[in-house]
Amino acid sequence: MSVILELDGLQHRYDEHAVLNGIDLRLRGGEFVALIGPNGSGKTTLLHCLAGIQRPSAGRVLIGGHDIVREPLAARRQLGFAVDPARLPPLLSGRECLRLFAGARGAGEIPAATLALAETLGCTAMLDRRIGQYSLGTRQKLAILLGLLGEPPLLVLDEPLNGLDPLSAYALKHHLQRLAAERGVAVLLATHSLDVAERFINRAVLLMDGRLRREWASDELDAIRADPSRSLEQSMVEALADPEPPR
Ligand SMILES: Nc1ncnc2c1ncn2[C@@H]1O[C@H](COP(=O)(O)OP(=O)(O)OP(=O)(O)O)[C@@H](O)[C@H]1O
Repeated sequence: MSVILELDGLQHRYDEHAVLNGIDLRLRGGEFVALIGPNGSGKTTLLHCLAGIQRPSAGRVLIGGHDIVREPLAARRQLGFAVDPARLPPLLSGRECLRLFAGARGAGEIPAATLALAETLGCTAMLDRRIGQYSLGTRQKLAILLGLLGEPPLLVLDEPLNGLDPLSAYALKHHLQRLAAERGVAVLLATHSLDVAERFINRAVLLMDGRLRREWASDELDAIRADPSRSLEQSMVEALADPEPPR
């Protein structure tokens, strides 16, 4: 599968505070990758640089070969990004919001796959209510539906399981896994849920002190899964205590 996301020497600072100090990362179609790291390590900042919400201080982000800063429209066409649920417009209904996004993606109607996912996540009945009336979990579900709408080749999700009930979380994990395995979609997921990372993904990268300090490739994850005495959680704790040199 071809490379859909390329980060080269990505740096970001907030005034004097350097958060990302040179991130190199490539994602190919079909990969399901977890971005893990301690609180404040810069996961959200990295995803925001990737989505063009924050402008990198240095380095570049290419999505489908398009630079997110120089060619934002072409790059965003390849990207599905689940926005912060707190930023959804409270006066619109979920269905109105989905229609707007569908229009922006060049679809006349809300795609059937989106409505089917809404059904799977148990939020169809809420779609005609105003977003301002939604619970946290329902907002999160709408943000996910918007991010996945139109099945772009790269999906980027920041803690998408936050606030989801166990049934919905289970359905979403399997849905993402299927999109990667069967449809060749690349998924980058920032998460603290290491059990999810361990069971569903095929690569994990650890962000720490502004660098990607450790990577678990799919064969290492397979070995962890096969050995009941090992876990990604334990492996991450070890990596945090004694990180490998930055990649
Ligand atoms: N808008 C901002 N202005 C200044 N500093 C910021 C801003 N947003 C984030 N930071 C700082 O950048 C650092 C990285 O934050 P970020 O939210 O990217 O981390 P994170 O890994 O996503 O954290 P968490 O796991 O807690 O969600 C933190 O020190 C944070 O305080």
